[in-house]
Amino acid sequence: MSKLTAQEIETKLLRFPDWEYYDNAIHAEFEFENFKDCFSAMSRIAFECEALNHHPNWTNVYNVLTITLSTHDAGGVTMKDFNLAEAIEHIVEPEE
Ligand SMILES: C[C@H](O)[C@H](O)[C@H]1CNC2=NC(N)=NC(=O)C2=N1
Repeated sequence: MSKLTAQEIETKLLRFPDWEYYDNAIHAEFEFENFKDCFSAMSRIAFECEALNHHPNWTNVYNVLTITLSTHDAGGVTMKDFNLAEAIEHIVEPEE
Protein backbone atom coordinates (compact mmCIF):
# COMPACT_ATOMS: atom_id res chain seq x y z
CA MET A 1 0.00 0.00 0.00
CA SER A 2 1.43 3.37 -1.00
CA LYS A 3 2.48 6.08 1.40
CA LEU A 4 0.13 9.07 1.53
CA THR A 5 1.49 12.60 1.05
CA ALA A 6 1.45 15.09 3.92
CA GLN A 7 -1.34 16.98 2.15
CA GLU A 8 -3.44 13.82 1.73
CA ILE A 9 -2.92 12.97 5.40
CA GLU A 10 -3.89 16.45 6.62
CA THR A 11 -7.05 16.33 4.48
CA LYS A 12 -8.04 12.94 5.88
CA LEU A 13 -7.32 14.13 9.42
CA LEU A 14 -10.11 16.70 9.13
CA ARG A 15 -12.41 13.74 9.80
CA PHE A 16 -10.23 12.45 12.67
CA PRO A 17 -10.05 15.32 15.18
CA ASP A 18 -8.44 13.12 17.87
CA TRP A 19 -5.46 12.43 15.61
CA GLU A 20 -2.35 14.46 14.69
CA TYR A 21 0.29 13.91 12.01
CA TYR A 22 3.98 14.27 12.86
CA ASP A 23 7.17 12.17 12.69
CA ASN A 24 5.81 10.26 9.67
CA ALA A 25 2.93 8.78 11.69
CA ILE A 26 -0.51 9.62 13.08
CA HIS A 27 -0.92 9.90 16.82
CA ALA A 28 -3.80 10.01 19.32
CA GLU A 29 -4.20 9.96 23.09
CA PHE A 30 -7.35 8.67 24.81
CA GLU A 31 -8.25 9.07 28.46
CA PHE A 32 -10.64 6.68 30.22
CA GLU A 33 -12.32 6.62 33.62
CA ASN A 34 -9.85 4.10 35.00
CA PHE A 35 -7.36 1.38 34.08
CA LYS A 36 -10.04 -1.27 33.64
CA ASP A 37 -11.91 0.74 30.99
CA CYS A 38 -8.64 1.57 29.25
CA PHE A 39 -7.42 -2.01 29.15
CA SER A 40 -10.84 -3.22 28.03
CA ALA A 41 -10.65 -0.85 25.03
CA MET A 42 -7.11 -2.07 24.32
CA SER A 43 -8.36 -5.68 24.26
CA ARG A 44 -11.09 -4.80 21.78
CA ILE A 45 -8.64 -2.83 19.66
CA ALA A 46 -6.26 -5.80 19.66
CA PHE A 47 -8.89 -8.00 17.99
CA GLU A 48 -9.41 -5.35 15.29
CA CYS A 49 -5.65 -5.19 14.74
CA GLU A 50 -5.54 -8.91 14.15
CA ALA A 51 -8.54 -8.74 11.79
CA LEU A 52 -6.88 -5.93 9.81
CA ASN A 53 -3.35 -7.38 10.16
CA HIS A 54 -2.16 -3.93 11.18
CA HIS A 55 -0.80 -3.09 14.61
CA PRO A 56 -0.20 0.05 16.67
CA ASN A 57 2.74 1.31 18.63
CA TRP A 58 1.02 2.10 21.89
CA THR A 59 1.62 2.84 25.53
CA ASN A 60 -0.72 2.72 28.48
CA VAL A 61 -0.23 4.60 31.74
CA TYR A 62 -3.11 3.89 34.16
CA ASN A 63 -6.17 5.37 32.34
CA VAL A 64 -4.38 6.90 29.35
CA LEU A 65 -3.77 5.13 26.04
CA THR A 66 -1.32 6.70 23.57
CA ILE A 67 -1.36 5.33 20.03
CA THR A 68 0.98 5.83 17.07
CA LEU A 69 0.11 4.39 13.66
CA SER A 70 2.35 4.03 10.62
CA THR A 71 2.96 1.44 7.94
CA HIS A 72 6.50 0.18 8.37
CA ASP A 73 6.77 -1.36 4.90
CA ALA A 74 5.74 1.93 3.26
CA GLY A 75 7.86 4.13 5.55
CA GLY A 76 4.94 6.37 6.47
CA VAL A 77 1.18 6.66 6.71
CA THR A 78 -1.09 4.66 4.38
CA MET A 79 -4.80 3.92 4.20
CA LYS A 80 -4.12 0.93 6.48
CA ASP A 81 -3.41 3.41 9.27
CA PHE A 82 -6.62 5.33 8.61
CA ASN A 83 -8.63 2.10 8.44
CA LEU A 84 -7.26 1.08 11.84
CA ALA A 85 -7.75 4.61 13.24
CA GLU A 86 -11.40 4.44 12.17
CA ALA A 87 -11.86 1.06 13.88
CA ILE A 88 -10.23 2.48 17.02
CA GLU A 89 -12.56 5.49 16.97
CA HIS A 90 -15.59 3.20 16.82
CA ILE A 91 -14.35 1.36 19.89
CA VAL A 92 -13.25 4.38 21.89
CA GLU A 93 -16.03 6.80 20.84
CA PRO A 94 -18.90 4.43 19.98
CA GLU A 95 -21.51 7.22 19.71
CA GLU A 96 -19.69 8.80 16.71
C1 LIG B 1 3.76 -9.49 7.77
C2 LIG B 1 2.74 -8.50 8.24
O1 LIG B 1 1.73 -8.34 7.29
C3 LIG B 1 3.38 -7.14 8.49
O2 LIG B 1 4.48 -7.27 9.34
C4 LIG B 1 2.41 -6.13 9.04
C5 LIG B 1 1.90 -6.44 10.42
N1 LIG B 1 1.42 -5.26 11.12
C6 LIG B 1 1.83 -4.04 10.79
N2 LIG B 1 1.46 -2.99 11.51
C7 LIG B 1 1.88 -1.76 11.22
N3 LIG B 1 1.48 -0.73 11.97
N4 LIG B 1 2.69 -1.54 10.18
C8 LIG B 1 3.11 -2.53 9.37
O3 LIG B 1 3.83 -2.27 8.39
C9 LIG B 1 2.68 -3.84 9.66
N5 LIG B 1 3.03 -4.86 8.92
